[in-house]
Amino acid sequence: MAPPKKFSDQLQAFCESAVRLAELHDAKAILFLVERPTDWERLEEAIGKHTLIVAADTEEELTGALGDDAEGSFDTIVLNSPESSVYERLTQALLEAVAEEFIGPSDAVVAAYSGFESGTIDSLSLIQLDDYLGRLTIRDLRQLNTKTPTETLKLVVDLAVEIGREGREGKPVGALFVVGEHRKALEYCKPMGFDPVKGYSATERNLFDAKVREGVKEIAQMDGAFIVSSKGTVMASAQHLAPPPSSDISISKGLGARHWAAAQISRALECVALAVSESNGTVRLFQNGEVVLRIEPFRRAMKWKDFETDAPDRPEKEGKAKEAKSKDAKSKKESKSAKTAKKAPKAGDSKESAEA
Ligand SMILES: Nc1ncnc2c1ncn2[C@@H]1O[C@H](COP(=O)(O)OP(=O)(O)OP(=O)(O)O)[C@@H](O)[C@H]1O
Repeated sequence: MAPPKKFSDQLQAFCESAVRLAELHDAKAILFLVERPTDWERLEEAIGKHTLIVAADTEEELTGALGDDAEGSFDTIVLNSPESSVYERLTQALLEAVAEEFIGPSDAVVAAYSGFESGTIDSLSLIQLDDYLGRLTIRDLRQLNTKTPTETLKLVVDLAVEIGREGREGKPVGALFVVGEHRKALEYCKPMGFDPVKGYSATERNLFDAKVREGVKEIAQMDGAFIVSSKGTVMASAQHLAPPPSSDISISKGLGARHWAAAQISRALECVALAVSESNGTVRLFQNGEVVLRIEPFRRAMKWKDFETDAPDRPEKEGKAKEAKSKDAKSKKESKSAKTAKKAPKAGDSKESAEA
């Protein structure tokens, strides 16, 4: 017979405090970041009517909570990120919870976790996801090593996310933005036809003006790339981008010509390229030929780049440590046995690379 699982008085007290906090702030869910199995039934009982999400690093730590014969009926998340700090694991758990639609991107969540003493729930946080996910994106943008001011990047990112989320008049719309090094970027451009921004003054083309952003959403329906200066001025639109091909780029197999163009221009120049996928609204930021940030079409929630990259098929690249890592991260994620009712759509699952 399996030994009885412990459920300490301290854990009971934290559950009661978490419930009080959740009630006080109308939190959508209580998230437990656990480091070992516990008495899941008692945990569920202690949380009462509130939505319970349990996240852990490994499946072993969730023993008894996964699979058809699970003891509880709550949502679970396997993180597979042993090297990460508590903050990073919490962040990942929240992003996964949003991606799996356990919670919404603007909900409040109470999180219980081991902040100080490993293996013991000793900390509670009240997290307003709306603010938190917004800060996350900004924090990540600041980490990008680029000459383009964060304000300009944020503006374009927000615009791209809106295009991906809203589309236009009920139809999905894709887009491609190149931000920074605009003079050199223009050398790789050819107008696809008529360029709607041509002939307007710089101020009439600046994205810091909300009217200009609305105009860009209209133009996005025409296809082609937008070239944006570091100051946020749209230098050209509806452009066919033909950057020099680069043999050392690897992006997910499902991504097509638009994403390859973004990857290649970001490899050739010191710019940031953003591709909005028409298929599912996902926004990808490319720098130096790689996806450095992926933003899902729900409000600003993003996924770390580790989940993004597919190893290329090219044999000469097999064995590179970096690719092995990303492959590993991907396969781990795919093998996770979280009890997920709904899955977030994954970009490009059904398409083949346009470079092939
Ligand atoms: N080099 C390019 N420059 C500008 N626009 C491009 C370029 N390549 C493709 N596009 C535009 O992207 C659109 C989608 O192309 P494609 O399906 O191959 O790309 P994708 O990367 O799979 O993007 P999506 O997920 O939006 O479909 C095309 O209609 C085309 O107008």
